Amino acid sequence: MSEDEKFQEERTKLSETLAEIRSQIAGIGPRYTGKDYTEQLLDAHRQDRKARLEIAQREPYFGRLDFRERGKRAPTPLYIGKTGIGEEDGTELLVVDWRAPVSSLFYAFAGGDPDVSYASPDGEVEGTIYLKRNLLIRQGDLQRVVDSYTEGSDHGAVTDEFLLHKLGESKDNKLRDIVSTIQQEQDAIIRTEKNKAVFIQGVAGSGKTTVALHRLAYLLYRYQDRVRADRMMILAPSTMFLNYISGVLPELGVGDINQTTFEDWALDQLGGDVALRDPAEALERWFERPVTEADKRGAHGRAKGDLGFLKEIDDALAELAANLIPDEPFSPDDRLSLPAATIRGWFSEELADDPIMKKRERLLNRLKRWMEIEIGRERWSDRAVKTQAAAKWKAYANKVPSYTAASFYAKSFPEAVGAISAKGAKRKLAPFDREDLAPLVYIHARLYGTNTPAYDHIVIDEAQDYSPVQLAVLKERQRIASMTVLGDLQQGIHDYAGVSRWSELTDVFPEGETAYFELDRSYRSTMEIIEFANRVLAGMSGGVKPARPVFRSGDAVETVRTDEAETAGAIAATVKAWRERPEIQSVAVLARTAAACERIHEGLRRHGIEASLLQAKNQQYEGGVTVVPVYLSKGLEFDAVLIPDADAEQYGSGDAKLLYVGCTRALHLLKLMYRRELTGLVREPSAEPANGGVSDR
Ligand SMILES: Nc1ncnc2c1ncn2[C@@H]1O[C@H](COP(=O)(O)OP(=O)(O)OP(=O)(O)O)[C@@H](O)[C@H]1O
Repeated sequence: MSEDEKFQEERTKLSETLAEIRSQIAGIGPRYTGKDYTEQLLDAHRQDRKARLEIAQREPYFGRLDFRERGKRAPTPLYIGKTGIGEEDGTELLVVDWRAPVSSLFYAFAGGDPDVSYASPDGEVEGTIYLKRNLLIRQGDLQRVVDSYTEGSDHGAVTDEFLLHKLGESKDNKLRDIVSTIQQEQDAIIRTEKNKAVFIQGVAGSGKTTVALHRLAYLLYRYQDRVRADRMMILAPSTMFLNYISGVLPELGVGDINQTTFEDWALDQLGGDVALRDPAEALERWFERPVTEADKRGAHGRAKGDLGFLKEIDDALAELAANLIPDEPFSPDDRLSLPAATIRGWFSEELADDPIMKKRERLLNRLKRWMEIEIGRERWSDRAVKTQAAAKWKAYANKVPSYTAASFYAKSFPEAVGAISAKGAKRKLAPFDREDLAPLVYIHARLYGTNTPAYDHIVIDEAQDYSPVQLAVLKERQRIASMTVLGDLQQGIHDYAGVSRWSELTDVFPEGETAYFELDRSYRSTMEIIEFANRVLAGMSGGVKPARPVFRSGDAVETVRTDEAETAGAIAATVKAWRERPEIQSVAVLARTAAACERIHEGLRRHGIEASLLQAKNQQYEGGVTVVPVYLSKGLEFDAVLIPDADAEQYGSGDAKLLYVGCTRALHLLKLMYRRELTGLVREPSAEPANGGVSDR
């Protein structure tokens, strides 16, 4: 079949499919506005379907797989799209959902032996592939048809042609879905069974975030009866990042998933009991000056994140529970007394499973009831007796200490909290650090319990910055461990709190409950950029894994020396030149410090370039030209990246990870400027190695 005939065949098929979709949308009709509950539920389903059909109308499918099941006479063409579409009368499946078992063949088959099999709910299905075709459809219009496999031929490399086409596109301020080009190693992660804590170590740009979001969509499809979107949670490093990824799930037809940062989640759990020190301050404190290895080791966040700390907390809580009840009887009246031993018995045995402060409350209520019953029985109806008894009860209650998570933490671990300022007679708790939050949530759960339902699935992005305690606290909120935990140790720049080996986090789970994957292929950047970034890491000790580029070549990475006086002009000239290139939509200038960013932002303005300035306090990423401290750029990507201060004095031997993060934000263009001496981190490979190791799993 000629290319033209192929195109024509697909165009006809597309018009038929679009006509069917349009007719189904028209058949759904307007919203139900009545009060009947059953009708409301049915209508919600109909509207949900309508929304999915409307998305499908733009791009009903992206792939075609001709597959002949063993025992059948002819192959069936399967069109694979973001949502499954059946004919209205239910006779034929027009489009197969990308998450359906059979679709795994489309992603897993990269040429070679066409006799394949896939796991269906009814067992293994065997058969033969005759054709694998990629189709690019935009707004209902067929634009490209690329065969990556036809019967008898094997030109696997063509698959890459379609992928390259996708990767070569420019990016705006939002991450996108990748359903049409999910790669085999990514598909394996997406389809991992639900009841596992899946750990993904992936180099920058390997698609970790994207894969995790697709996995959520997969789990919702595959385990429809067991998981619900509103019981899933995504934890991302910042609200800016949440905004950046916000387009992917709706595009995959998924809504209602809780998306938050660990800080906000923890503060919500603590119910307003805790004030947090401005995280912007903490970030600036850490990143705005050179950090020594001793700083990293000694950072208080490390100790607070260690599982041993939970043991200390458990001991302190056990002591609290053991000594909560005062060693004295409760005597509401001279004639009435309840021995301390009886009260202790009530507290520790009868209400054993409750959180400590709930037990306290129930115990005091029980004492009150006991007192009232006893007084009633003896007919001491005298008002004075009752008033005095109530006062005695109150006095007793005051001797049974009551704590919030914060006050208990501060009392038990004053050295961890640091500054507790005394204000008059009342001690006031100073704001807490981010690292205090997980211990506080842990304590709160033991004092007061939790009132959120268990999570069906939790995604943790940038997990290398999490501590074992944070993970343990999240794990407690699940009945069965089901998580996607992703990160890159090579980008672990928050050394004051994160982990240096994945085993620190996997150890939180019992053996057999985790799965571990590594992604070493980077899809974001050109070969030139990846090779350059690999060099930055090459000097680090430990199991550094260089990224493998996809064969996508672009401009060479530039390192340019500028004079102090001409730097602002040079930055502006570069940005201007890049903006004139039609394929460059987003440009970032990534400086080492927030103060430098402010100066650069001002310099760009003077040169007539509109740019937005991202700071720890102002995190709204809009696309276009952005000036942002490199430590805040993690997770984001830009068509072109300029690092304006790649001097040896800015990036010392301990800053390899930070510079690596900066370089790997670029898709197509990367340039480094310096004034005196270029940082040793990017010298030719033969140069002496730098310090600051990354350890392997
Ligand atoms: N299979 C794929 N097909 C097309 N594009 C892909 C694929 N996998 C990843 N990408 C693209 O590569 C880029 C990087 O993806 P993503 O941000 O998810 O990576 P990451 O591993 O989380 O990166 P980082 O660690 O740097 O934050 C995105 O633009 C994404 O769309």
